Amino acid sequence: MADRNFSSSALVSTSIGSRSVFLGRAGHGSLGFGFKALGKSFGLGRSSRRNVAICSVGIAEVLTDAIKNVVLEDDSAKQQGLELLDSFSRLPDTSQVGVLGGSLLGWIYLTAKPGVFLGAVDAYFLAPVQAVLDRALGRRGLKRSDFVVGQKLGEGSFGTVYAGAILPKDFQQEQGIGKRSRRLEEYQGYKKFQKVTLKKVKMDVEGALESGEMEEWFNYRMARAAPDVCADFLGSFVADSTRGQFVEGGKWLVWKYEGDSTLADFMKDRRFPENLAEPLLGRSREKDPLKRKALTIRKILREILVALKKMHATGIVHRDVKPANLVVTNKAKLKFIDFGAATDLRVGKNYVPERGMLDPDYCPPELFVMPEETPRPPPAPIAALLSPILWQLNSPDLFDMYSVGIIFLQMASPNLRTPVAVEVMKKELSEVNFDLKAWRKRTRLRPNLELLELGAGRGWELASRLVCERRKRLSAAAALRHPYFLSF
Ligand SMILES: Nc1ncnc2c1ncn2[C@@H]1O[C@H](COP(=O)(O)OP(=O)(O)OP(=O)(O)O)[C@@H](O)[C@H]1O
Repeated sequence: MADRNFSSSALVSTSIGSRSVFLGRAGHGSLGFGFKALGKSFGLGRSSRRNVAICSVGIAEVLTDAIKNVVLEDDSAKQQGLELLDSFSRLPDTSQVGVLGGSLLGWIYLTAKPGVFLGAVDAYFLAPVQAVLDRALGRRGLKRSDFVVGQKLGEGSFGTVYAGAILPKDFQQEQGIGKRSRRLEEYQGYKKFQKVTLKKVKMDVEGALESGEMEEWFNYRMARAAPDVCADFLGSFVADSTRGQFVEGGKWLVWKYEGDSTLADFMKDRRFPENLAEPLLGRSREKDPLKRKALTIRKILREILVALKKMHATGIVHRDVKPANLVVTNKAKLKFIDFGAATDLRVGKNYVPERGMLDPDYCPPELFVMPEETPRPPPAPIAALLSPILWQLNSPDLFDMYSVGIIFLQMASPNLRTPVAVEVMKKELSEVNFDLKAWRKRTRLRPNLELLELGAGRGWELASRLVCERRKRLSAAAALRHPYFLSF
């Protein structure tokens, strides 16, 4: 019955401007036939194919009406759209199948991980819009005199990090007392200044400047792709003169102040994970101390995985996942910092095949995100076009997942938190081919893993799917679907 509808020859004449475009049921009918044939090539049954065909005729009619009435204001564009649809409906059925199949496959490829299509939108549209918006909001064009540096928060190999504040405009001229710069507390009303976190890139360490440049690029990229999972980046500046902590020519990166403790700081405390139970769980009704600890760890792990899932979905592998690179904000949210070693495999940014620049304690056994023979990336647009193939073949995101597994084990067992224990564990794991179950039987470290045994040992099962050889490892999305997140 439906098939017969397609052969109806009633033509609809649409007058647009001075020209007429004919588009009729016959045209829609053959479009329906095209979809039917496409359905057949995808192995759909007879009735499903008929439904596909009916739908496609409906879609074509709606589309034509939309073009005619709503979507296109401009008459000439409207006409072109209708002509395109008309010429398509006049194509032989086999060509229609080819065009539809090709478009569908193209669309699947362009939207497959890490997302060539979204990458192009990001690079050619969102990035320039972000630059314009940031300039309007005063986030670009920052300068030394905008800031006052306070206490030191931490130090890594490539940078020293301080708490600080943005000086209100009327204070920016009165910079120093004699040769030294004013301390924050010496400004009147300093408590009301907007607090920031400042990172001074080490000028005398090889690779630090490059790492700083990368960190800046990745912070802008993350601010567009997944702003909620990384510290809120305000921009960068180069110091124009030497005063206090500022050294002329030195590069600084600035974030909104969200907290001064990392997960590493909380884990160093003997009360971990209880010290995070209240901020993370609130006034949970769970009174059993063991279960409360287990729930806290599960919440932390879920936050890390959700953040990584978002990061990986946009083609970024962090490559330095460790407790010291997860800030616990004042609102008890975990956010990633330190993107100096990150790599964007959508465009090949910061991907240097022969260089692994990683923390040995958390780095997976394979050491590299891609096999070592992967060549240097071609220019960004070509790298972007090839990225879905490389991603499918190599699953570079699994690199970060090993580090998550080590953090998970350390959170569960206090005697795996010391640097010595991590080193011993790494050596022992390599002796059993990174089989966590085999390691547990042999290890001298006597880890107390009772928190992972709750809920029929699902936590332990998940840990052994993270700390393992790459081909057995779970992605962030798969780990989040693990039954561990449903148990107890
Ligand atoms: N946005 C931030 N908020 C709070 N603390 C921060 C922030 N950024 C950095 N820190 C603190 O400074 C320390 C060093 O920062 P970071 O890891 O970025 O430096 P790095 O030199 O790149 O380190 P690495 O040696 O790990 O590469 C962090 O471990 C953390 O304690």
